[in-house]
Amino acid sequence: MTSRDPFIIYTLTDEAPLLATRAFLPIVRAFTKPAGIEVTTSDISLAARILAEFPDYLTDEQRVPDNLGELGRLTQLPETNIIKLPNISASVPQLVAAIKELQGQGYDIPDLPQDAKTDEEKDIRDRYARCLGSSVNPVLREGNSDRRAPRAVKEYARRHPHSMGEWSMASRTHVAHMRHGDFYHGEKSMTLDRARDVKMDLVTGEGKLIVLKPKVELGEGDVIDSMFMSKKALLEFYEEQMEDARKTGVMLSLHVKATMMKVSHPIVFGHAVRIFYKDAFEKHQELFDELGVNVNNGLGDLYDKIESLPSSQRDEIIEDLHRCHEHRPELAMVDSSRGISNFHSPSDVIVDASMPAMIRSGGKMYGADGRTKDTKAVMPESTFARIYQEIINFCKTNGAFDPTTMGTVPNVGLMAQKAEEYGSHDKTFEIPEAGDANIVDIETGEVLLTQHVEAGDIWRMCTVKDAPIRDWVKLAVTRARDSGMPVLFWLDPYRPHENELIKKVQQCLKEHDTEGLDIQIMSQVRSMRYTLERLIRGLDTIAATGNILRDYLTDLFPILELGTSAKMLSIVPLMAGGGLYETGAGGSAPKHVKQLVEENHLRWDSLGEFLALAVSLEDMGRKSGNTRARILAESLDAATGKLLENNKNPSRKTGELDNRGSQFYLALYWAQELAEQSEDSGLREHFAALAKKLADNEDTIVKELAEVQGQAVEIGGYYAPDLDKLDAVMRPSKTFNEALAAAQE
Ligand SMILES: NC(=O)C1=CN([C@@H]2O[C@H](COP(=O)(O)OP(=O)(O)OC[C@H]3O[C@@H](n4cnc5c(N)ncnc54)[C@H](OP(=O)(O)O)[C@@H]3O)[C@@H](O)[C@H]2O)C=CC1
Ligand SMILES: O=C(O)CCC(=O)C(=O)O
Ligand SMILES: [Mg+2]
Repeated sequence: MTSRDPFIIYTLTDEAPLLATRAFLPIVRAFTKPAGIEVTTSDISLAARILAEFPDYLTDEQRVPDNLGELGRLTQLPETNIIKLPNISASVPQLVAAIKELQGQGYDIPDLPQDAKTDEEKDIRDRYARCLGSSVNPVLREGNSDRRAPRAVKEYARRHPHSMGEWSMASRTHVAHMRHGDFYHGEKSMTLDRARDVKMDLVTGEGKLIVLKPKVELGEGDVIDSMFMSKKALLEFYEEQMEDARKTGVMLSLHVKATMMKVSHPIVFGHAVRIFYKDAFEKHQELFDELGVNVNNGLGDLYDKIESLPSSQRDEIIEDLHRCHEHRPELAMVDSSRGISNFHSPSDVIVDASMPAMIRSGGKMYGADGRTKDTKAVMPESTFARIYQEIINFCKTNGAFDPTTMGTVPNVGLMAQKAEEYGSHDKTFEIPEAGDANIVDIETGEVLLTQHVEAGDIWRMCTVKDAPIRDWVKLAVTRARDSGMPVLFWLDPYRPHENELIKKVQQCLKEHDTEGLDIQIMSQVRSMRYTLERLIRGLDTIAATGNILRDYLTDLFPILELGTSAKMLSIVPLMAGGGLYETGAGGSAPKHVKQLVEENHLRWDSLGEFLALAVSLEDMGRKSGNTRARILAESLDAATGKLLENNKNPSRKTGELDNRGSQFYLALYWAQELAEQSEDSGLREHFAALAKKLADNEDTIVKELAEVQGQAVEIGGYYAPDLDKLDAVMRPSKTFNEALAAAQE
């Protein structure tokens, strides 16, 4: 590998990011080729990951390699440079839809087994489980997270503020979380004195031993946690909150992260649906069991399964479901025009994006009548829910934040090597029988942590290794030094896990030069308050957080500051020395694909991708000594600044400049910057020609890009689109395409 030219691996993912990348890659290559930098691609879309699991079901031509596995291996090499676009973290309904689409395209892959019984079915189920939920990021994120709004982006937001809803002191919006019986309350944690192999087992009330996880290898200094969510406490909590919302006449919404917390949160979600529709479930339980209804996959699953029933029976069930609404509160809607509620699919409302969107719009969500309303935001797990109540209180008192004056909150997040909840999926269990849940040293038989659990409780073990914690503290110190901003570690001494982290952070800080730096540790609620007090005064504060708060805060603050987390710079300095450059912090925006297919307008903003590419090139320049990579990085940064200054971002409205037009302007400005630099005459001459061609043809190209809009287009699939069709749609300007092709000759 060392003998070849430096190269960047560009991921191909799903939905809007994939569409945008198909247009952007030819631009990237036109710029990197003259600098001797190769750009390769790696398809890690949900469809490709599914196909990679089933080579034995496919023909030779249909087989695809295990790209994700290969990328995972590459993260361990110091020269690795990956650009990672957001990908679908699939819920079961999304997985089923992707399987169906692939089968329709002639791939003979099996259905997802409903209730796997035979060995073959279990094997199929396990293969699909590897494609489910957040299964890409934990593999690639072999480093901690550094997310921030670059200065140019922040200045743009100050000059062109996005809309913010009004907050009233009379707002009834609030967060409801459990006060006992959740993961937070019974948590136990310890730091390992030495390397140990442990197992997770359950000793039932009758003395039966059930081994749930035969082996977890742990190293010296690793932190482990044991925690459980009581089913009984959860059901009581839901009942209470639903009743409270009904009595007090406030709308109810549920916020979980069933995609990232792919084992525990679908269960938590399913209980909410069953409690809300309790009467209907009691009446039809037997039939639902027969049909294999599983509302952990949303109410949509129930509607799908009853489809096959005779219409009279189906109508009776639907009527019974509707009747439940009479003594339940109004539900927040995902799509009020189509009657799709918060309970329809567990991947529709994802807490990291849904809570900030609600806070940005003055604490309101949509009701069934299409009007926005205050809401009781139910977020069962209290561990992190309290930070949202704190910001809601702050907004009620101080009004909405003002993007033109507010400061910024960058994040340094602990996530490397499957830190904390990221690595808990294979260590999370729905308890079959009451008993003691133990984490046991395999060699000595010593019970390290133990908890009493009941049937239906969700028990999980999280781990975080010592090396990532050290790397995280180092990153926080480096960022404090580079930015001059204070750093706040959001750690709660009352939470056993975080108390263990506090000890480590304090120890690690002693190993760094922190002279003149402002570094503090505060509980999450206090951290939020402290940060907000500064934010409103235009002051900046770095949040150093664990994995879940990394996820939550890197949507929350960017959405308030910039309108979207898509405009964030998101870097993962890999612990082995390489770099993973992500784009923004937000998702893959399914709505954007719909608009493209219906109206041929893509409102997705690729700004995060432009920013990621610049740091990827900068890093390559630094590590490989390739001056041209550095020049490309600097000119790309300048071009991105100009793009913002000239307001050439995609518009939401069909007919106006969209993603493709914005990319054209980036190419024009980038070529102009290169044509103006004096460091490398070869690059200057090369790009002067492209800059001239693009500038001379600006009107024609913009016209060609606008002309195609307004009509439906066909891309041959949602999860596995036809790439030729996609390229044709995403690259409609003949003049632009020719100019890029000529630049590579
Ligand atoms: N790193 C990763 O791989 C991540 C993947 N995901 C996955 O993405 C999917 C959806 O997630 P979620 O974030 O909740 O929802 P969305 O992707 O729908 O994002 C929420 C809203 O943010 C706005 N937005 C996000 N990105 C952009 C962009 N680049 N340009 C313009 N606007 C943008 C859009 O607002 P508007 O509609 O107003 O235009 C969008 O509707 C899920 O499958 C989830 O698993 C989520 C987070 C990270
Ligand atoms: O891994 C995922 O599912 C989503 C991650 C995410 O939302 C983020 O990193 O911000
Ligand atoms: Mg997120």
